[in-house]
Amino acid sequence: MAQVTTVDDVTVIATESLSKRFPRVTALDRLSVDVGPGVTGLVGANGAGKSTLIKILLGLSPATEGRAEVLGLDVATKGGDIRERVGYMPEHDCLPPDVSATEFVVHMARMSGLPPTAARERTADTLRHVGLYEERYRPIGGYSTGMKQRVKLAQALVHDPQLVFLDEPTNGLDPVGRDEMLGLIRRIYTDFGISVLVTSHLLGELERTCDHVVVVDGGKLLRSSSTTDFTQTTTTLAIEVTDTDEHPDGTRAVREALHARGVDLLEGGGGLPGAGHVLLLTAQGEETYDLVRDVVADLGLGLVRMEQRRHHISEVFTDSDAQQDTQRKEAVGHGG
Ligand SMILES: Nc1ncnc2c1ncn2[C@@H]1O[C@H](COP(=O)(O)OP(=O)(O)OP(=O)(O)O)[C@@H](O)[C@H]1O
Repeated sequence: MAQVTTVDDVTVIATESLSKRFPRVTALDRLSVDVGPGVTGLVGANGAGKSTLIKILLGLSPATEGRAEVLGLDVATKGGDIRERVGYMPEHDCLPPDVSATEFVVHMARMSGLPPTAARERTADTLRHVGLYEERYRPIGGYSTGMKQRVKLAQALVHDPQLVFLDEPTNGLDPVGRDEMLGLIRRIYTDFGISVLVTSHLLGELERTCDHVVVVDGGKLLRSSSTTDFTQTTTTLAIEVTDTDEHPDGTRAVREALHARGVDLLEGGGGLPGAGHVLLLTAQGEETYDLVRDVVADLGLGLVRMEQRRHHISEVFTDSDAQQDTQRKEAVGHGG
C-alpha cells in the first residue's frame, strides 16, 4: 500500500482487501481500491456499503479484515489524525434547529481546534462559499433542505481540510438545487485544492462532477476508473441516411453496399433516437469514414449523421453479472 501524505502525490485513499461484516450482512467484501487527488465519485445502490466505507476511513468504525489508509495514515491507529485533516458531511440530518448557521459552524470550527477569531473568519468565508451568507443568522430549523445541505457542507470545510467525504450531498434536492450543489462540490477542488470523495446512487450526476468514479456493489468493487475512461469514445460508428425514390429504404441499401465491400454491421441501434434507421459498425480507422462516405454518395443518398458513440457510465452496470438486482436498476434508471 502506498505511503503517501500529500494531495500532490498519487494516493489519497488506499484500501486493501477491506471487509466489514455485520451479524446479518457483509457490508464490505474484500474491497481494494486506490483513490488519487481530485473529485472522486463513490457510486452504488442503497446498501452497497458506501457509508460503511466512509466510517471506516474516518477511523470511526473498525474493519473486520483488511487495511486502509487515508492521506498515508492507517485508519486502525490514526483516526484522530485523519479526522483533523479530513472533513465529513454525513448523509442524515444532524443539525440543531435552534441555532443559526453561523453559531453552528463556528462551534464546529472551534471543535476542530481553531482559535475564536480564526473560527469566526473561516465560518464567514465558508458560508459565503456555499451561498448561505445572507441567511447565516437565522435559526437552521427554518431552512429548506438545500440550505441545510449547505450548512452540512460548510461545517465539513470550515477547518480547511485536505480531503472531504461527502455522503449523498444531493439527497432530497430538486434538480436546480442538485446542480448548484454539484457545482459547489466541483469548486471545492478547483478553487481550494481540497480533494473530494462524494457518494451517490445517481450515476448521471457523477459523470459531470467527478474526475474518477469508483463503483461498489454488494460491498465489492465493481469498477474504478477515470470518468473519461467510463465515457470514452468507442470505435463504434453510428450512421443515418436519407431515403430516395431510387432507394426507398436507404438504410437497407447502405447495409447491403457495405456488406458487399466486406463491412459487416453491428446488431441493433443501441437505443439511439430513430434506432431502426441507425446503422452501427466498428470503425477500423480513417478509411472506414471514407468508405461510408463513398458508399452513401454512390447510392445518391444524403448522410444525416455519422458519429462515434460514447459510453455512458451506467453501462458499467449492464456489463455486470449481478444485473438483475432491482434496487440497482432503480439507481441506473434515476441516473439519467
Ligand atoms: N451498524 C450496522 N449494523 C448492521 N448492519 C449495518 C450497519 N450499518 C450498515 N449496515 C448494513 O450494511 C450494508 C451497507 O450499508 P451502508 O449504509 O454502508 O450502505 P450505503 O451504500 O451507504 O447505502 P445508503 O445510501 O442507503 O446509506 C446494508 O445492508 C446495511 O443494512
